[in-house]
Order: sequence, then C-alpha cells, then structure tokens
Amino acid sequence: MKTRKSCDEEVVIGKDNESQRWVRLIGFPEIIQGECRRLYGTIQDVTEQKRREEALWQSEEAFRNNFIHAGIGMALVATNGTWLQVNRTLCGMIGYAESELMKLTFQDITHPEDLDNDLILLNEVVEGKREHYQMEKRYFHKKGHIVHVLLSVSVVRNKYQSMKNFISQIIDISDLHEAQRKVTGLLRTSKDQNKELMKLQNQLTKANKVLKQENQTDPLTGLGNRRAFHLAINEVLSSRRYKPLGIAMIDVDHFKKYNDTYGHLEGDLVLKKLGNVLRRCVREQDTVIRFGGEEFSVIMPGSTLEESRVMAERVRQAIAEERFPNQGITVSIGVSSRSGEDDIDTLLKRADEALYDAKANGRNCVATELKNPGSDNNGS
Ligand SMILES: Nc1nc2c(ncn2[C@@H]2O[C@H](COP(=O)(O)OP(=O)(O)OP(=O)(O)O)[C@@H](O)[C@H]2O)c(=O)[nH]1
Repeated sequence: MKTRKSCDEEVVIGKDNESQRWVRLIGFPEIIQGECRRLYGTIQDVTEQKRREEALWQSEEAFRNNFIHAGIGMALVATNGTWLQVNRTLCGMIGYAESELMKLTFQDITHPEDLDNDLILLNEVVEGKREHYQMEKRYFHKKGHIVHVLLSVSVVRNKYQSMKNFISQIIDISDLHEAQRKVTGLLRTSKDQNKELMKLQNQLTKANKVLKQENQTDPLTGLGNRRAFHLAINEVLSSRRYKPLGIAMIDVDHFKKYNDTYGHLEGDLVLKKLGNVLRRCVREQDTVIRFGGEEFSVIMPGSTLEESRVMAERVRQAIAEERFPNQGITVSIGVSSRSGEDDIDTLLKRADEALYDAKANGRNCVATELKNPGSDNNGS
C-alpha cells in the first residue's frame, strides 16, 4: 500500500512447520487523488505445486550427483551420437578430457566391428521397438588400445513422451575379458594336451595289445603258446557256462626221424602246416595251442570225454589224410575231460597219460584217459 504498486508474490504463512502453507498474493492498489485507498487482490494456496517443484528439484539433484560421482561411466548422448554430458569415470576409462570427448560422437571411438550391432540396437530404440539395450563392445582408448565395456543404453523422453536423448551406463570389463581370454587359452592348451595324451594312450594300448599278443603267440605257427593255454583254460574254468571241458594232447609221431631225414627247416614246415590243419578241424569255441616242440593241444569247452574223443579222432584222421611235403605225417592223441572240480594240472596229467597210451598202442591213434573210466562227464 505504501509503494502504491501492484504485487505478485509467493510467501509462507503459518507459524509452525505443520501448519505452514505457501500462498501466492496478487494485489492491485486503488489510487484516488494520489492516495491508495483500497487493495484488490487474490490469495492462492500454491503449497502442493511448491511441494512438487521441490520433489522434482531433489530428484534432479540426486540424478546429477549420481551421474557425476558414479563409479561406472555415464553419459547423455544425443540421438545423432554426440556426447552431451559425460562423467569423470567415463573420461578416465577412455582417456579423454571432458572437453575433448564432447567434440566426438560415440561412433568415433567405437571399434568398427562392433559399430553395426550397436547402431542396429540403437535404431530399434529410435523406432520404438525397444526401450533399452545392453551389449559388450569395444572402445578405442585415446592412446589407441582397446577398452572392453559392457554398455547399457536407455531412452530419455520429455514430458510429452518424445525422445530427447539417450542415457548410457558403461562398465569397463577389460580385466574380465583378459581373464576370460587367459582361461580360454588355458582350456585350449589343456584340450590339445589331452588330445595328445589320448593319442599316446591309444598308441600305448595298441603297443600293449601287440606285446600281449606276441607274448602269448607261437611265432612259427601263429597259434597260442603255453601261456595262452593257461589263460584260456582259466577263462573256461572261471566261467560257469561250460561245465564239461575236454583236453586233447596231440604229439607228432617219429618227428625226430623226420627232422633227421629232411632237416629242421622241413620239420618247421610240417609244424606250421599241422597248425593250419588243426585250426581247420576244431569248432569255433575250441582253442588250438602249440604246447611246445612238436606237441599241440586243443581245449574243448563243453565237450564230454566221448565228444572230445570224437573230435580228436577227426583231427587224427584229417592229419593222416593231409598231404605233407616229403612224406605223410601222423599224430598220437591223448584225451581227458574234466570231471567234478578237477584243476588244470590234473586234467593235463590225465591227457598226457592217455597220450602215452596212444604212443604205446602203436601211434596214429586216440586214447582216452584211463583213470576214472566211468567219469565221462555229460555236462548235466
Ligand atoms: N623242426 C622242428 N623240430 C622240433 C621243434 N621242436 C621240437 N622238435 C623236434 O621234435 C623231435 C621230438 O622228438 P622225440 O621227443 O624223440 O619224439 P618223436 O621222434 O616224435 O617220437 P615219438 O614222439 O615217440 O613218436 C625232436 O627231434 C625235436 O628236435 C621245432 O620247433 N622244429
């Protein structure tokens, strides 16, 4: 009233915090003869509006503080890629001063191999297909080296929902990337080493197999040797499949004389050929062994004494009918068959005794074990 001017002010009324309110005072003085006689005006309660403004200010202040002091890189980026605002962490991460970075776009410092993917995703945000995207990408540091980052981009809109710019959060994952690279390298190396190890192991297994084979094979005839005989017998005895087990011991007749007459090498040829005849005569489940010298053996799983005798007779006949160089060859055969829980030695001893009998009976014949003649095991 004293100044005689109109007023428009916002003031606080009320005594304490709880009752205090903001009001807007608008007044016009009525001046008559230079004197202010009356005052027209309005008083509007603007407390809510004031509170909203305060909340907005506080939220902006919080965002600003977060942005500036964030431990990760943060930037506001224009839709054309220009940096609008960057924080200190981002500048430190890629080695640029704030003023230098503001003259660039994100495209300028992005690795060319990552740029297309980044632009595709950004475009999807511009087209409204997505509000946000995240990707791993590479920036070039000002000094030229690569910085691996995890980038998260969100759109910032104005109050009319139009796109204003983008806000980017950028985390330096170079250390993680390096660790990953080392782990991958180590895995590859250990994979290569494993491969090499497997190869060596395979070679070793093959070599062992060959060695084992050689260890159990008679080099002259290619038949199993005495070692193979014991392994084969043990295998049969440990299996419950075949209860009866026939053994034939086969010995060449007058072989000394053959050797003396035609020479040892010719004798070898006879032994070789005998091996082939034996192989030809036996069944699939039987095993032919060169027991030693001019002595062979046939293991007949599942064969009773009589079945073994029949088999032995077939062998004897086949050999007697076979054409050998120089002269015909005959063999004497002793047969035994497992009865009860006979062990190998007992079985062999009985077959040997039968062989002795065959020789004594004039050779070129088959004799069966004499002991326990009634023990022909029929497998039941
Ligand atoms: N060529 C050759 N002869 C062998 C081999 N092993 C053993 N002999 C011979 O086989 C002969 C066996 O002779 P003997 O044990 O007297 O028996 P045999 O002359 O066959 O007489 P009987 O068995 O009684 O019919 C010996 O002359 C041995 O040298 C071999 O690998 N090669």
